[in-house]
Amino acid sequence: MNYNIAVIEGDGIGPEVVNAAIEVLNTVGKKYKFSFVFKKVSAGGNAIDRFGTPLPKESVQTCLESNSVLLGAVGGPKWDILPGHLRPEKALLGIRKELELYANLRPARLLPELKDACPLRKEVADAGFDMIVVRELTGGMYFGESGRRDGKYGPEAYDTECYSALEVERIGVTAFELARSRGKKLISIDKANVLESSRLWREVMHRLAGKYPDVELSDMLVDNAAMQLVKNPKQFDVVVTSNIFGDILTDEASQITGSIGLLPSASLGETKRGMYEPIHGSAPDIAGQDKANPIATVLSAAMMLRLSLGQEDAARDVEDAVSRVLAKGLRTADIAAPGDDILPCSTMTKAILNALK
Ligand SMILES: NC(=O)C1=CN([C@@H]2O[C@H](COP(=O)(O)OP(=O)(O)OC[C@H]3O[C@@H](n4cnc5c(N)ncnc54)[C@H](O)[C@@H]3O)[C@@H](O)[C@H]2O)C=CC1
Ligand SMILES: CC(C)CC(=O)C(=O)O
Ligand SMILES: [Mg+2]
Repeated sequence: MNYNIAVIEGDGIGPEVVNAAIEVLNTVGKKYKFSFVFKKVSAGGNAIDRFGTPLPKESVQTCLESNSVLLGAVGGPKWDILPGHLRPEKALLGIRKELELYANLRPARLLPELKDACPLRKEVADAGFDMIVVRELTGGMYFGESGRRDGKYGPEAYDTECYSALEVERIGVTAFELARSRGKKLISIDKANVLESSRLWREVMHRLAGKYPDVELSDMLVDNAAMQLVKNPKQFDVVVTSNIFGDILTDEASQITGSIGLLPSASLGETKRGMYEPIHGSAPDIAGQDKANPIATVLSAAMMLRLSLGQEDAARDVEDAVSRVLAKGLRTADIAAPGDDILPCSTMTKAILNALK
């Protein structure tokens, strides 16, 4: 079996962490007798520099022709002065939309090996948690009408949150199905006490609940959810929420697992093709210094093996290799405790490769 993977290294630490994931995929492929052809395509800040546009058409085409897409991260201060439609982040939003990847799965689990890296109270960390956020990815505020205009008090700017019942329903089905396969508990997070779009969200989720009598659905307002996440993360199993709320809450969820450098994600639509990327950004503050934690991207590659390529054994092997490396006490800077030796990204990657063989 040979898989075609489109690779968007992106900007900042993107190339460093993607390189780690490619090495891991090649190694696990050899072990399980499949192989990869990686086709690098340009998107984000580097595409602006080279082609004058964040998302060249050819890049989208290569992604559409691939079995899946592996992405690092895009963006950085160099491009922050550009107008919204020319920013690197538009590439990410554009590719998600073009590939119709409306469901973003972001698992956040406190690995037993990393209890000490969890900033929460000891008894909360000891209790552990294992949740998965199902974030709507192609609608809501990031895709709503926006602009600038003259207002009553001079120039003003606006962004709008809009969801169709259909968009809510399809992400709801993803979440209910996932909840059915796990602990049969689904928490839908919204701001229905204020936002009309959240009230529609809630109506649709409750209508769907009728079709999933075995799944217990409850609602939670997003401000409370942000607080509950650090008070008692164990209460969450499957969570479903909008694009913007999911974006923000998963950065919070990542830090209670130890670091944003640990959390992977899968973006899926109706086909097997997915896009796999760490939840973090391009980390300009550590870019090019071999300091990044590659684990989020390596675990994203494991999600690709499982969800798009059907290679469950290989996926589990990669996840186990990461756990073994962490159990040995190997740490990049973001998860190191005072006094720990700090490994560069490349050394952490080698350790994972060795653990895989
Ligand atoms: N998926 C994507 O392409 C995303 C892109 N961005 C873009 O990235 C740029 C930087 O955004 P920030 O808000 O600084 O978020 P960020 O996630 O890039 O960084 C936040 C903090 O986490 C640290 N960090 C992130 N990933 C890490 C890793 N693998 N290992 C160790 N430490 C890590 C960074 O060093 C920084 O201190 C912006 O241009 C933003 O738009 C932000 C989020 C997602
Ligand atoms: C451009 C942003 C929407 C990227 C981001 O922060 C994310 O998807 O987590
Ligand atoms: Mg984000």
